[in-house]
Amino acid sequence: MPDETTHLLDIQHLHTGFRVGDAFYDAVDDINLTLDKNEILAIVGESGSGKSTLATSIIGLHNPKNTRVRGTIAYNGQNLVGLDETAFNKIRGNDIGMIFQDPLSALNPLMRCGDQIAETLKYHTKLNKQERKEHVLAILERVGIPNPKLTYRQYPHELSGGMRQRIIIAIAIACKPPIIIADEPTTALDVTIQAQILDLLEDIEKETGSGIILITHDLGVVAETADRVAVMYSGQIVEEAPVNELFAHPLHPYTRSLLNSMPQLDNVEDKLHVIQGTVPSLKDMQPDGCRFAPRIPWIPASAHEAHPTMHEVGPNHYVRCTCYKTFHFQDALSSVEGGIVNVTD
Ligand SMILES: Nc1ncnc2c1ncn2[C@@H]1O[C@H](COP(=O)(O)OP(=O)(O)OP(=O)(O)O)[C@@H](O)[C@H]1O
Repeated sequence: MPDETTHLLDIQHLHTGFRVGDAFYDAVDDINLTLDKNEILAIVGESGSGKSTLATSIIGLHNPKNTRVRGTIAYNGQNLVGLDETAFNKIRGNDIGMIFQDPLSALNPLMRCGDQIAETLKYHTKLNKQERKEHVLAILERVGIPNPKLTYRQYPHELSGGMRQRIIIAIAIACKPPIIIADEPTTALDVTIQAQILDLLEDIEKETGSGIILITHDLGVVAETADRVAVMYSGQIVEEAPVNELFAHPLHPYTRSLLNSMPQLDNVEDKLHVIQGTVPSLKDMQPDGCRFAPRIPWIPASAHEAHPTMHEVGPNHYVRCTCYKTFHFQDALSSVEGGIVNVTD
C-alpha cells in the first residue's frame, strides 16, 4: 500500500447505519479504504450493496436524525465524520466534487446552465462576475461543450442527456477539487456517450491529479476506466485489487460470480450466467459470518471464516473470508433452479 501520508482520503472502520423502526442497521459496515492522487478507484457491486451510502457518507449527505455514521474519513488533517453542515458546505464543491447518475434531477431546471456553474465559483472563490463568466466558458469548453456561449444561456431541458452530464462534470470540477466522486455517472447514457464521458473523467484525472471514486455496477466501465477496484457486497468490501489483477485473478466468489455474469463479446455462443439470489435487505444482513455464503450454498460452512477478515493475497490484493480457497462454481446441470441458470466454469 502507498505511504499513508500520501493518501488523499483515508477511510477507517466506517459504519453508516440507517434507522429502521427503533434500530439502526449498517448499510456500510466497517469499511477501510484509501484514495490517492492520480487514481480512479472503482467501487463495484450489485444494487443495494452500499456503494451510494459510502459516497454520501464521504460528503455528509445524510439526515443525522435517521442516520448514524461512525469511524474515520481522514481528509486533509481532519475527520469528515461528524462535521456540521456549515463545514461540509465548504468542502463540497471545493474539495470534493460530486457527479450524480441523473443529471436532470441534479441540475436546477429554472437556472441557466452557465449560472449553475458560476454559482459554485461564487460560493468558493473570490472571482468577480466577469472572471467567473470567463472561467465558466473555459470549463464548458474543457468538458466538450461545442458552443460554450450558447450553452451558458441554455436551461438543462434544452440539452441532451450527454450534454447535461457534461454540465454536471463542469460543476464538479469548477473549483479543481482534489477529490471527485462519480456515482453511476454514465448509467443513464447510451453506450457511445458513455465512452466519451468516461474518457473525459480519465483526462480530468490525468490533467488535475485528482483522485476519483467511480461508483458503478458495470464491470465494463471498471475495466475501461479504473486503476484500482473495491468490490462491495452487503455493506462490506469483499475484494480489493489493482484493476488488471482483479480481472486476471479474481478470487472472492462474489467477484468471480460478477465477472462470470458479464456478457463476453468474444464468446457469443456462451449462456449469460446469472448470480442466484439477491443482496439482502438491511434488516436481513447477517451480523457476522460470510455474507455471501447463502448465495453459494454448495460450499460447506467449514470453508467460511466465523469472523471473516481481509487476507492479503498479493501486492495490494485483498480478499475477505477463506471461502475463496475452496470456491468452485456449481455444476450447470444441478444448478438450474427457478428458471435461473447459475454460474458455472
Ligand atoms: N435513507 C435510507 N434509509 C434506509 N435505508 C437505506 C437508505 N438509503 C439506502 N438504504 C438501504 O441501504 C442499503 C444500501 O443502499 P445503497 O443505495 O447504498 O446501495 P447501492 O449499492 O448504491 O445500490 P444502488 O446502485 O441501487 O444505488 C440498501 O439496503 C438500501 O435499501
